[in-house]
Amino acid sequence: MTRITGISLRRVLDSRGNPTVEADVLTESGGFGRGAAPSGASTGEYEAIELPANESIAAAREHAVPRLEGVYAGDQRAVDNALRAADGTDDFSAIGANSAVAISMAAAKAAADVLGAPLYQHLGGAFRGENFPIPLGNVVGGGEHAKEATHIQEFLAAPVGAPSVSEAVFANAAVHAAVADVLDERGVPAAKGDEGAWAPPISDADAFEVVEEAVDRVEEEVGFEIRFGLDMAAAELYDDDEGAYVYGDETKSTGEQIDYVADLVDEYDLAYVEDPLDENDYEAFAELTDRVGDRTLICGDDLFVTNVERLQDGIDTGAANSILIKPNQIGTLSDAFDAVELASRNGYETVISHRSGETEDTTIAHLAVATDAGFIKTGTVGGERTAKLNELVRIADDAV
Ligand SMILES: O=C(O)[C@@H](CO)OP(=O)(O)O
Ligand SMILES: [Mg+2]
Repeated sequence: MTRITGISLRRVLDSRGNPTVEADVLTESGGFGRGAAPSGASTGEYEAIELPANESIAAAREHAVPRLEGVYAGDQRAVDNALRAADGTDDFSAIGANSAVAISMAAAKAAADVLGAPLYQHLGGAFRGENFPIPLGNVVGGGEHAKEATHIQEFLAAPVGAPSVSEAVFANAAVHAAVADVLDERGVPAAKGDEGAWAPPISDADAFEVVEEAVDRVEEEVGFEIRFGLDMAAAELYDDDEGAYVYGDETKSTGEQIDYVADLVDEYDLAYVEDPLDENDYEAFAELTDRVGDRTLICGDDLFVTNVERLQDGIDTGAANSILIKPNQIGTLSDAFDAVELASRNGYETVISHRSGETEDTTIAHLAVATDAGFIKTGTVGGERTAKLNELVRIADDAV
């Protein structure tokens, strides 16, 4: 029933206006699935390779499509193994992780279509658990996502006490709006960055004050606990030649960076800190985790790149206590599931994530529910972000 009979690939726009790959998968019994690849700006050094969309499409048409015809879309491992075999490299540099992930997601959706089950149900099965992820909402940001704004890439609202997905999603939107009010009161103009977060021309220290104030206001209004967290994307701040973290005119040694982050965790009761250190520095990650890992999540994004080998190194060295999961960082849904499984077995929290360049694709909302992830990071406002958040609300509505 789920035998793949056709795959089409095309270039579509992502949220930055760049071309990305969209895949359609058709099955024998008329099942249909569509997936589109997202794209990062602050990409990790060890990510699977994204090729220019037209090159990736040409290579996938030549090497992957013929191999996939006849494979059962319902057998996700078989689909993803065929993609790996067609590519023949470790990092999808032959057909591009963009075509690979688009096909992998489209095949899963085509199978769900044939089976008549929602995607989260097909991927997660009957025993997937009953939890829903807490959305981490980007409300202020800079770094590679907005020039002339904060050095820290993302300030993320974390509505940890929300009684439902829907209330959490609306709380994040309220924090986003409250940030605009606080900035306005301070006379600070703010454009938006790539993910829809405010990108004000203020110092990181001022941004902490603004976000704390906005979170407090909304917390009072909604009556449940809202904390906040960060994606420091520190690999982008780290200068190899200087061997230091560069914040404009200031630099911090690795030891100073660890002290800085540990102090921030305590001062602002941060719930979450992603990539606080360079992607090659497992040791420093381990030191920070040792210091504050009992009261906050230290999450590896560029550090782990959704890769089980890099995650295993982290587990062995005690680096971090959670992992960001981005299917396009590794190329297939099977690989992303493997990373989630290894993480969960070792007590690491999982955070399913969007990219800064996105499409209307909603697969990650389903993936987060299917894998029982503790968190999902997928922005706060903007169509390509609300596509996932609204899907999450619908899933929560449907699943109870
Ligand atoms: O660093 C990140 O976590 C992501 C998403 O927020 O950014 P990018 O997609 O640019 O890597
Ligand atoms: Mg990140």
